[in-house]
Amino acid sequence: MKTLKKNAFIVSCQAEEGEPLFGKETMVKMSIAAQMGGADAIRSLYPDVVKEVKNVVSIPIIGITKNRNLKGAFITTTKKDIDELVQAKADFIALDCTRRERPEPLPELFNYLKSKYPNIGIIADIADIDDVKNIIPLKPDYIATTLSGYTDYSINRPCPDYELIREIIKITDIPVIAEGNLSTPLEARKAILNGAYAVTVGTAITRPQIITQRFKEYLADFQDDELLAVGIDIGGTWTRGVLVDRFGIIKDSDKVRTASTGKEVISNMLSLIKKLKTEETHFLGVASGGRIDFKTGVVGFSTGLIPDWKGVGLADIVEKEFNIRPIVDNDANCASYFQHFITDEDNMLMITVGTGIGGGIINDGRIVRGAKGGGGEIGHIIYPGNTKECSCGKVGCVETILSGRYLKENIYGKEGKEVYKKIREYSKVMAWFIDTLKATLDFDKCYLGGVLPNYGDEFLENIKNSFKQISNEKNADFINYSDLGEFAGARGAALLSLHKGEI
Ligand SMILES: CC(=O)N[C@H](C=O)[C@@H](O)[C@H](O)[C@H](O)COP(=O)(O)O
Repeated sequence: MKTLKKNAFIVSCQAEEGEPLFGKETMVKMSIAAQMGGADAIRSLYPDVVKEVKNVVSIPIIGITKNRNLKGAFITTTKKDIDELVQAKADFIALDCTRRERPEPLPELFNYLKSKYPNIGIIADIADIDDVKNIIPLKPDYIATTLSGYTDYSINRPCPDYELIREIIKITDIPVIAEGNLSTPLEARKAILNGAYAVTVGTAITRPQIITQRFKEYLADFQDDELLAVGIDIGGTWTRGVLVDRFGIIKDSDKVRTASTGKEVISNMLSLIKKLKTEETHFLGVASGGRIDFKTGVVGFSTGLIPDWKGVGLADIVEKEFNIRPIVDNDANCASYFQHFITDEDNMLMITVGTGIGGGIINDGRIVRGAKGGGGEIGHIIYPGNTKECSCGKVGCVETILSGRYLKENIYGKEGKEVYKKIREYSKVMAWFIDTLKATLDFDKCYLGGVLPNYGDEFLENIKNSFKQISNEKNADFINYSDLGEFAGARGAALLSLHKGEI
């Protein structure tokens, strides 16, 4: 019997009747292309196709037949199917080994194949672990996960089904071929690393109509228009809104004071969207302070800065009003996204100094959101020795000494010796803060945004000097003001909506 080599990459070149590439000629060309690309074997459908493919490729062929008219099992289910595939010179034959109705009993097919054609390798296509238990006594040469998700009893299995691979290798030494719904090189690699002996990929390589559909679906929200987006940034003091194009260029903007009740904040947000949104705008993004569950668009936790905010389902509210599902993200995440978008920096930290302290972390080009959206909530790191009560309920958060509130109360517009002392203290804490975060994240750039740039270059120099004093890095040039203006968060939210929240 021929064997498949370890970690083999198998390409399934199949088209059934009704599919655009159906026919020997196209499948032969597809198989040649797969071999040219380095495939270690081909999975080929119907004896007449197998025969032609065998003439032009030198790699092994797994032959199958499908009979879609059958109610239950449909991949190579009869002795006649087996005879035809052997005559066509298949090296391996895959049999449907699911627990479904079938024309001929499985043990009979196995016996027939093994006794009549001992040189042909048998692959058992299964859908779940109970199928595997059933066929182990029949001793197939390989087990393939091909039918996971395709029987009524496996419909809810994970996809790709790495879990099934792991389950199989626990109970048998028969090598497993990972097959079914593997769409990317990363997924193929993961299948092998989860224990598969070899991996088969079909649709993602050989069904252009489905590949096209996948692209098209991902781009489906791009309509025949200019790709405009409205972004709203709900901060502790101001609620700002912009209408931008795909480059983040502002077409229109407006702002209102953030209201004192959650209800009013929502009503102001909706009014702002209404005002800025044009007929052609199909993308909406909302940035808000607090912990935002990016997947559901719900505010998970918020300090008292915005009242009655915890639990508000921002995405649902906006969708209900405008019939567009918005992207909802933390305000500092949105601001840092905009900074990343403008500067192309893949490892950066943004500290936004406003009513509170916000943090936006871009790590390897992605926003760090964490499990529940709390990633980057750096203002609530406790500064050693700080006894001030924070609006979040904790004591000692660095926000209580670095926020805009603190600056306003102690530094802004003040004169005299006392102020210099306060500036020195502020710089020292900010330097500690940056150094602590750098030890965790090792970013290339740190941007200070929000109201801080209004304090001028000398203020920034103080922070940099304090950093040089406490850190073993003697260069503080990576610390800069973010000069993207007051609409950075709103622009970031709008752009994120165009990018589906990804970067
Ligand atoms: C369920 C079924 O009929 N599977 C068939 C089995 O031969 C093929 O249509 C699949 O293309 C093949 O298994 C590869 O899987 P994917 O195309 O998902 O990479």
